[in-house]
Amino acid sequence: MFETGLLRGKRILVTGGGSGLGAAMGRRFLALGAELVICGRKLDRLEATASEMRAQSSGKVTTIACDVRDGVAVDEMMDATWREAPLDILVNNAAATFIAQSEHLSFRAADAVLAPTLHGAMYCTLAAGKRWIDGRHNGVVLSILSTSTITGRAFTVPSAMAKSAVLAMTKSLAVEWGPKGIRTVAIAPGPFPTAGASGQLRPVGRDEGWSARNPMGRTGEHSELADLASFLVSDRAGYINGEMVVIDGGAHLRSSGAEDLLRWTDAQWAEQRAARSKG
Ligand SMILES: CCCCCCC/C=C/C(=O)SCCNC(=O)CCNC(=O)[C@H](O)C(C)(C)COP(=O)(O)OP(=O)(O)OC[C@H]1O[C@@H](n2cnc3c(N)ncnc32)[C@H](O)[C@@H]1OP(=O)(O)O
Ligand SMILES: NC(=O)C1=CN([C@@H]2O[C@H](COP(=O)(O)OP(=O)(O)OC[C@H]3O[C@@H](n4cnc5c(N)ncnc54)[C@H](OP(=O)(O)O)[C@@H]3O)[C@@H](O)[C@H]2O)C=CC1
Repeated sequence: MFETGLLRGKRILVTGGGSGLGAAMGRRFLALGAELVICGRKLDRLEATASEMRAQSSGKVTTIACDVRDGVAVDEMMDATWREAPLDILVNNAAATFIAQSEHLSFRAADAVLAPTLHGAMYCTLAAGKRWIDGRHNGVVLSILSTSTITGRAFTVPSAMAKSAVLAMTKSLAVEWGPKGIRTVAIAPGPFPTAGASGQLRPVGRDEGWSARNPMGRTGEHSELADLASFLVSDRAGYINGEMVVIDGGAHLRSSGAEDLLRWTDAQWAEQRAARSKG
């Protein structure tokens, strides 16, 4: 789809790049000539993903274990990265969510989602941004959000709040940091099957599949999201700033994606609480 070398010379950090959509974007960035850094909490998974990537591409892949909820760890990751060379692009992809009735959420449960999804994205953005500004280096921040930023979403309220806050960051920094050579952009994916999303959001018992409710009759292909991300972080999108692009087959125009859960019984919710996934 794109010219070979679209991302040649670009050094890109993808948070949560060891799995799911983060890994899909990473593979595409490498294929387009970028150098890749992926981070996450589980180093073994990062290493396994990096090995697969290295087998498929001659591009350089570095792994860093980092919990983005920890600002000190984020600063250390950025220092380690910058020691080699400045990043050009940050992709805020790491996040957490689960379905739950909000009245059953403990404060710790709310924080379990807000901390990686909101604070993690903010820490990474601030840490990269200050280094770009200090070094007079241009940069791009791409944040992976959700259509809940448009519709809201019942039963995943902390995630909807966190993603909306990161959209506010994207728009605000577009104005504040645009003059300093930093673009901030976002993608709102609809349903893209991944182990993480399936584990947290689609337990057995939801009555309709994501495909059935989608105007296109299907879920998204990882390559479709990776293509959009590649364009948005590339210099070809150099005049796109502060925008969020939706990629969901039109699903949010029909439903927020949570309405089937309004019909769940107390017994189904109790079962869901008991069977929660550890992601
Ligand atoms: C429908 C149309 C489109 C869909 C769009 C969807 C938009 C967003 C999608 C995604 O983000 S998909 C990616 C999902 N991937 C992940 O979540 C991976 C990362 N996940 C994790 O890190 C963990 O699974 C977690 C979510 C942080 C939970 O980890 P863990 O269980 O280890 O947390 P604890 O520290 O043990 O617990 C903290 C606190 O949270 C409560 N809790 C955890 N899970 C649930 C749950 N499923 N339901 C209710 N409460 C939960 C847990 O009980 C703890 O609270 P306390 O009991 O101590 O009060
Ligand atoms: N799949 C979908 O349908 C949709 C996904 N999205 C968004 O897309 C992005 C990717 O989701 P998806 O690929 O499905 O999910 P995954 O669960 O596969 O990916 C989440 C990644 O984030 C990492 N992560 C989680 N917590 C932390 C943390 N505290 N510090 C560092 N890394 C962390 C995980 O690695 P580790 O466990 O090793 O830390 C994992 O690699 C997320 O932002 C999600 O909200 C949005 C809408 C729909």
